[in-house]
Amino acid sequence: MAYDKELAAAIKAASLAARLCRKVQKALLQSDVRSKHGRNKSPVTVADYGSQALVSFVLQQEFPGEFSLVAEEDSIDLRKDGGGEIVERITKLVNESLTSDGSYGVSLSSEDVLKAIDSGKSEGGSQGRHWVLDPIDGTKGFVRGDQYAVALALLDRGNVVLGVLACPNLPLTSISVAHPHSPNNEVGCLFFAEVGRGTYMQLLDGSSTVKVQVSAVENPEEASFFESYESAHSMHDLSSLIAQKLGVKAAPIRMDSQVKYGALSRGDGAIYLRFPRNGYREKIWDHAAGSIVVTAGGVVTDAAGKQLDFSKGKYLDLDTGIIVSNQKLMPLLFDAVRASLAEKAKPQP
Ligand SMILES: Nc1ncnc2c1ncn2[C@@H]1O[C@H](COP(=O)(O)O)[C@@H](OP(=O)(O)O)[C@H]1O
Ligand SMILES: [Mg+2]
Ligand SMILES: [Mg+2]
Ligand SMILES: [Mg+2]
Repeated sequence: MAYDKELAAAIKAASLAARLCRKVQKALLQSDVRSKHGRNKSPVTVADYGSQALVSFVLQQEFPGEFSLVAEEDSIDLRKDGGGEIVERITKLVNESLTSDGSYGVSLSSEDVLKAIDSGKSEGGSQGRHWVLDPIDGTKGFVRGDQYAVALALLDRGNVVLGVLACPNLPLTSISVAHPHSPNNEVGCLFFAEVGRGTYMQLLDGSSTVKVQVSAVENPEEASFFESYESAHSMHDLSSLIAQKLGVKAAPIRMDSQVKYGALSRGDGAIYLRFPRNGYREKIWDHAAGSIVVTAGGVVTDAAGKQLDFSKGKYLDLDTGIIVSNQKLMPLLFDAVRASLAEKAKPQP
C-alpha cells in the first residue's frame, strides 16, 4: 500500500547485495579485509563496499530524483594511493551482480562505483524520506565466516516505515543455544516489515514467504536471550546479571549483527540485550531495519524504557543500552535491567 514500491525495491536491492556478500564470503582473501582509517579498528571488506554501491545504485535507478541515503561506508580509503586494485575488484563484483540480475543493462565504471558508495552521505533527520543502510552489519562475523546481515530501512519524517534484513547465513529453521549455526541446515533468510503490516520471512531467492511473530513466552524461565558475539560490543557480564535476576535459565545465544533481530522476530528467542561500553554511540543503520522487523509482537527500547528515536541524524541518542522483548515480558525485563544497572553502579566493598 503506502510503501509498496519502496518495499519491493528494498527487497530487490538487499537480495542482490546479499548474493554479492555470499560470493565474497566463500572466497574471502585476507587482502579483501581492511581496517578503517584512524577512527577505530573496525574491519571493512570489498563486500561492504560492493554491497553499499549495489544498493545505492539500485535505489537510485528505482527512485530517480528523490534520493537520500544514510549509509555506513564512504570512499575515503578507496581513493587513497594504492586503492586502485581494490576498487577494480569491487567494480567487477558489482557489475557481475548487475549482469546476473539483468534488470538494468549497464556496466558501471570505477568512478560510478565510488560515486554510488558516496551517495550514502546523507545525515537523515526528521524531515522527508531517507534510506538507511548497513551494507554488511556484523563485518567481524562476516570475516569469521559467521552471521552477518544486509540491513536496509526507510525513514519517513523520522520514523522507520519499512525494513529489510537479508541474513545469508541464518538457518531457515529455528536456531537455539545448542545449535546457533546449524551447519547441516539450509541457510539464507530475508525478513521484511512495513509499518502496520506485520513481518514476513522468505528465502533469499524470494520464495516460501511466511508471516512471522515474536515469541509470546511469558515465563522468563522458558525464555532465552541473544547478545553480541563480540564482548567488546556489549557487556556480557551485565547481560548475564540481568538474565540471572530475571530467572532466565538458558545460556545466551551469541551472534553477530541484526540477525539477532531477525531470529527474534520469528520467535527463536524472546530477548535481545545490548549494552555497549561507556562512550559508544549507536548509529541508526545498526538498528533501523532490525527494530521494525521485531515490531510484530516485540518492543524495542533503551535501558530507560524510551523508544528509539531515528529522527536525530546518524546517531541514536539513548540511555545506556538497547533491550528487546515481547510486550508481556518487557516489564519484568525492565525491572531486572534497572536492578542490575543499580547493582553495577554501587561502589565495590
Ligand atoms: N565498541 C562497540 N560497541 C558497540 N557496538 C559496536 C562497537 N564497535 C562496533 N560496534 C557496532 O556493532 C555492530 C555489530 O553488531 P553486533 O555487536 O550486534 O554484532 C557493528 O556493525 P558493523 O559490523 O556494520 O560495523 C558496529 O557498528
Ligand atoms: Mg562497520
Ligand atoms: Mg553495523
Ligand atoms: Mg556495517
